[in-house]
Amino acid sequence: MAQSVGILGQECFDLKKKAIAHLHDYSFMEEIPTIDYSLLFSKDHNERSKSLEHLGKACQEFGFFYLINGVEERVVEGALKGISDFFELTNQEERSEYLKKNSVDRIRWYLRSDAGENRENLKIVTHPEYHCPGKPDSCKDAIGEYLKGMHEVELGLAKAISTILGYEETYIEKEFKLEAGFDVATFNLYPPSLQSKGSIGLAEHTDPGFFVSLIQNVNGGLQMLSHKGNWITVNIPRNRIFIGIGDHLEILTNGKYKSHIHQVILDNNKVKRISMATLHGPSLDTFVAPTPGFIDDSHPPTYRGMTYKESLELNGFDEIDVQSSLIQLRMPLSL
Ligand SMILES: O=C(O)CCC(=O)C(=O)O
Ligand SMILES: [Fe+2]
Repeated sequence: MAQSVGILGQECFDLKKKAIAHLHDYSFMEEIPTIDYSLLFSKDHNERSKSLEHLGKACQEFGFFYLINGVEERVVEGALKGISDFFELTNQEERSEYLKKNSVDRIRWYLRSDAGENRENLKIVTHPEYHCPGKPDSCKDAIGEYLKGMHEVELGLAKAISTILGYEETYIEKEFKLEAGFDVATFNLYPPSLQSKGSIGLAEHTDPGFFVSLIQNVNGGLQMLSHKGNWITVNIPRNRIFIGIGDHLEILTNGKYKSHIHQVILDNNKVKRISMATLHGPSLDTFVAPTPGFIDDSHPPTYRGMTYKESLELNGFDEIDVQSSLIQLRMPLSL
């Protein structure tokens, strides 16, 4: 016989059911904000300050956003075609020419198919010098044009974010020495040609640097862990670029802005997805530590300082691997 759970008991039961459902309910989403890049530099003072305020909220309350009017759609489409051509118009033997050779590789490729990662990945250093495979012909120019546009956007966002944080426009540009900033673009193909072993395309991680920009050919796959603790699927609307705060802006702002954990989930090998994430970083010799302006009695420094190069190599990786060391840079909690 079914037992009555009573009013309170029923409420508890319903809440628990709801909580369990949330764990798997990706439709329970917070909406990712959109920032209009052109308005950040509007001549209309009101319009400009409103959009700067909106960007400040996106950085502090989300840590990631979609950017519109940053790089022309034609240029983004061209870059995605260039990446697709790279994976389609070369064979695996040609691509394996870029397997790890030494710690100063400027182009590096790998193919992984295991429980923790399922992707084919090519990394290229794109700034201060631009490196790109010469084959196929279509690749280098198309991706170069996109990266050139993105570098302008990087300098623009540095100005806008410096202003929001209460500093002069050139603050971040100078602190991170962006003129010689170390940028790495990573081309991803999911699932890899070996097909995936499990559902993880790329395991949970954060990205080092000032910020990461991302474009993709199909929606679905990339999920961000929101400040509320929900996984949000990144469905980039047409004509937008996804931007996420990187570890080193988190360090510089002593945790005011946060670099968010993300992962890539695969759809049973059914959908082929291409993405390009570009990690825009400080110059390798920049010493990054929390800025004194973000430190006071109630906000002691939460991270130790280190050069960008040292932080990229902290866990035994090479510069080009652009692996996070944020956890290791966090100060132990003082009791
Ligand atoms: O492919 C994606 O959507 C994300 C890639 C990524 O997070 C990375 O390369 O760091
Ligand atoms: Fe990432």
